Parts: sequence; structure tokens; C-alpha cells
Amino acid sequence: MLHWGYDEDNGPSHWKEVFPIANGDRQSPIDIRTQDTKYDPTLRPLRPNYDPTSAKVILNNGHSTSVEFDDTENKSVLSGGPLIGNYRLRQIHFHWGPSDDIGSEHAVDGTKFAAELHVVHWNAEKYSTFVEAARQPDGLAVMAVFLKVGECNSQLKKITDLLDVIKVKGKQRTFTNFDPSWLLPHSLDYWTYLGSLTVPPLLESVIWIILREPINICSEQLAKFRSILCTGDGEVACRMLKNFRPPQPLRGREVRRN
Ligand SMILES: NS(=O)(=O)c1nnc(N(Cc2cn(-c3ccccc3)nn2)Cc2cn([C@@H]3O[C@H](CO)[C@@H](O)[C@H](O)[C@H]3O)nn2)s1
Ligand SMILES: [Zn+2]
Repeated sequence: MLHWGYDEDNGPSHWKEVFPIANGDRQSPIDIRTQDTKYDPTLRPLRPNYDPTSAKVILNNGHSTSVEFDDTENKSVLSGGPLIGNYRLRQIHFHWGPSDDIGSEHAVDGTKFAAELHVVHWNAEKYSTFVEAARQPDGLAVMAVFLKVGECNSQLKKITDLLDVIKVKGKQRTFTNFDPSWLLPHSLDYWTYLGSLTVPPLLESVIWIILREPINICSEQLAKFRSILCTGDGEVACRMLKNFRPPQPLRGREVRRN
């Protein structure tokens, strides 16, 4: 298989050929059956505490567009919720689809949203690097926010307005004074379950925290995501029309809610 992607010949159905953990028993994303979620009174409120100056660059890594943060110290952390201690903010990125009716990775009672924001953190209290944490069952915490088609999102505009500058794979641009909290909905109520990265190497190291309230995005902003390229300079251009992995088997896992 050539490099992994989301096309017919290198997409999610092929990933197991190179990453056998794709058939593991704590893979992500999942379809959240709300009737089967279990209220857990021990779950605490989520406490995001981000410093906007820790935002560094906006990047096209060929699979998504991300904002990378300075994670050399505990400047921006997530605590509370199901987490023990502080998880350090590493990056945010998005998943979307070829049309406004699909694009999210997680689903709720079989319903998908237009897109999904992931806020990626790592357990810097227990592990010394992100990559080491990515290999541990409690190494990563990813907060997911659903994006619902509606009014344009003024905070998201700060990102979508720059996408034409980082159109090709590998391009990045200075991007600071940005706080991911500005993208969060009013309610921080959530579902949580144990899962994996949804991109190769699909490591089973993620504590997933899915916010129950979506934020809005308009069609024009979604179209801008679809205009960036999964190819670099000099390659035959391929537009990043979709970058979501479909829901994976629950394998008996419990989904809790606060
Ligand atoms: N939807 S999600 O599960 O929340 C995520 N989607 N993208 C994410 N990134 C952060 C990240 C880095 N790594 C990682 C893991 C092990 C070794 C090195 C890096 N995992 N997540 C963006 C991202 C992913 N990667 C992966 O880096 C690997 C090593 O360079 C490379 O072999 C893979 O092809 C590439 O996917 N780099 N940056 S988390
Ligand atoms: Zn993601």
C-alpha cells in the first residue's frame, strides 16, 4: 500500500494491512448509542485552561489542517472530566467530508455531523514526550466537538481564512494568539470512553471526551476545508475532500456521561 490516506486504494479499509491494530478492541471513532451511555456521578467538570500565546503555527500535514501549540511546558492544559492530573495541549485539527451531511468521525445514534474538531492533549505528568505518551493506555486525551451546518463561525474564520495560504501539503504559517476555548460550545457536558487515534498509527492510547453540544460552521467555511490539498508542490494535485475514519466496533466498551 502506498502512503495511507482516504482514497479507495489507501483509505481506512486498507489501513489494517500496515497497522494491524486497526482491528483492535479499543479503536476509534465509534457511533455513540445514547440509550446505552451510563451516567457516572464520579465524573468531574471539564477544566480547559489554555494560554493563547502557546499557539505557534497553522499547518497542512497532508491529512488535515492543524494548529500546533508549544507543549514544552504546562502553559495550556486540560484537567477534570475523567482525567487524572493535567494533560498538556499539543494541537487541534479537523475532520470533514465531501458534502455537508457527512464529515464527522464519531456519530450519535447513527447521525453524523458536517465536521469534527479534535483538541489533542498528552499526559506530560507521567511521560516525557508526546510520542512516548502516544504508546500508553492513558497517554493521550482528545476532546472532540461536533460542527453542525448553520451560521458562519467567527472564531473558525481565523483558521478558514488562512487555508489558501497553506494550500499544499507541508505548508505552515505562523499562527498565534489563539485559544481553542474560543471554539467550545456553551455547555461542556460530555460523553467519555477509551479508544485510539483515528489516524495511523491508530495507537490505543486515547481517553476520548466528546462534547454533547455542537458548534456551528457554515457551508462556505466547509468548502474552504475541502479546497486544501493532500499533495505537495510538484505532485499531481489532490483535494482533501474527506479525512474521516468510519465508526469502529465498540467491542463491549462502556460510554459514560457526566
Ligand atoms: N484524529 S486523532 O486521533 O485525534 C489525531 N489525528 N492526528 C493527530 N496528530 C498528532 C499525532 C502524532 N502522532 C504520532 C504517533 C506516533 C508517532 C509519531 C506521531 N499521533 N498523533 C497529527 C499527526 C499524526 N501523525 C502521525 O505521525 C506518524 C509519525 O510521524 C506518521 O507515521 C503517521 O503517518 C502520522 O499520522 N503525525 N502528526 S492525532
Ligand atoms: Zn482527529
